[in-house]
Amino acid sequence: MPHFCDAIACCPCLYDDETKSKRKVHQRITDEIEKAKKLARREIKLLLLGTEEAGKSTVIKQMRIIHGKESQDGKSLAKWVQSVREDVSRVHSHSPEGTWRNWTFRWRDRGNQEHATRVMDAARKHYDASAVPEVFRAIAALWQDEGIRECYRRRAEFRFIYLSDSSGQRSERRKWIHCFEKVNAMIFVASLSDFDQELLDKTANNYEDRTVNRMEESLALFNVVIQDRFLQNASIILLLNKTDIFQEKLQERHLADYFPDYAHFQPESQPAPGPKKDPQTAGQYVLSKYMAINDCHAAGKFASSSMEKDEQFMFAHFTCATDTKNIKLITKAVEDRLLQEALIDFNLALV
Ligand SMILES: Nc1nc2c(ncn2[C@@H]2O[C@H](COP(=O)(O)OP(=O)(O)OP(=O)(O)O)[C@@H](O)[C@H]2O)c(=O)[nH]1
Ligand SMILES: [Mg+2]
Repeated sequence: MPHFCDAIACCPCLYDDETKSKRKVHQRITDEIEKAKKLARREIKLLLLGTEEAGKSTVIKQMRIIHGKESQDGKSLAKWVQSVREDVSRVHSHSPEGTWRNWTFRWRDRGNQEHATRVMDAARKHYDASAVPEVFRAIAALWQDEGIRECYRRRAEFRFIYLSDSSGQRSERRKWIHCFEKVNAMIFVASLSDFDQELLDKTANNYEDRTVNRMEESLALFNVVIQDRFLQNASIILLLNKTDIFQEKLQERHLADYFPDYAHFQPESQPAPGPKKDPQTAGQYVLSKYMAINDCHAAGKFASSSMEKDEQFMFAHFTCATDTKNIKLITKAVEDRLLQEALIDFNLALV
């Protein structure tokens, strides 16, 4: 039973004309905002791009978990465990062989040779679920071997481990990029940990002898897609991913050995240029490389659009895609930003 005053307040027939008209306007604005929000939500099209193994699928998986699309019941977890196991088997099946071809590898425990053979055999055969526990025991034993650990630490030296078809993909990019008409935003995933890795450049003459740095490869892809006419009005969301591996690698490797101009990179707050073992400054340096590409093409975009010069085209986040909490925060920031931009398009910016 409503209170007497509430009943009066809710009864429009008791309002004077001015109040009625104000309420009408208010209601119309509220309806418009709701409509615009629904429309914006329904129509936002995202394109996810990045070079091979940058973390695109992992970002999507996390988003599915965050939005409850990925059930975490026993059956689904078993599926994930299985997928992780297959991944680990795949990675380990490369390591010992690579080591033998390129480097004098020494087992700390010679008994582990048998375990290595077991893993390699399993990798060559069709996947056999019943063999998985045994293969996993072998992998666990191998991982205890200091020789394998050293091999892992020096993994960037084994060029062929990273041999992939992605540079073949590169020559085809101009064909497939046009499939993405009218996207509102592009999420570009770039792996920070690529700075010390190479892949064979299959587009080069005598490609057997030519390698390309994987971070350069990612910058080159970014440079191509950002100029695509279908993405001219899209917001660019840059995810600088694998912060955890980046941090770990920088303890042993100097970014300037791979990107010499890092030696001169000195943000305002930094007492000296190009510091070693400093993921913050190194991360800022990588970000600056992407920003430079974006800024270079943004000038053209400003000239051909009605946008103001101070409007930002790109926003960037440092991410660890395997960390659900981190991706949850980033997803929220991205969603807020995209909604805000959609509302600006409707002249309904939130203040
Ligand atoms: N440690 C760590 N591993 C990551 C991170 N992001 C992705 N990975 C791992 O990197 C590998 C490649 O990630 P994916 O998500 O499959 O990469 P992708 O971009 O979808 O790769 P393709 O589909 O081959 O182009 C997987 O083993 C992921 O678990 C991260 O932030 N930290
Ligand atoms: Mg993928």
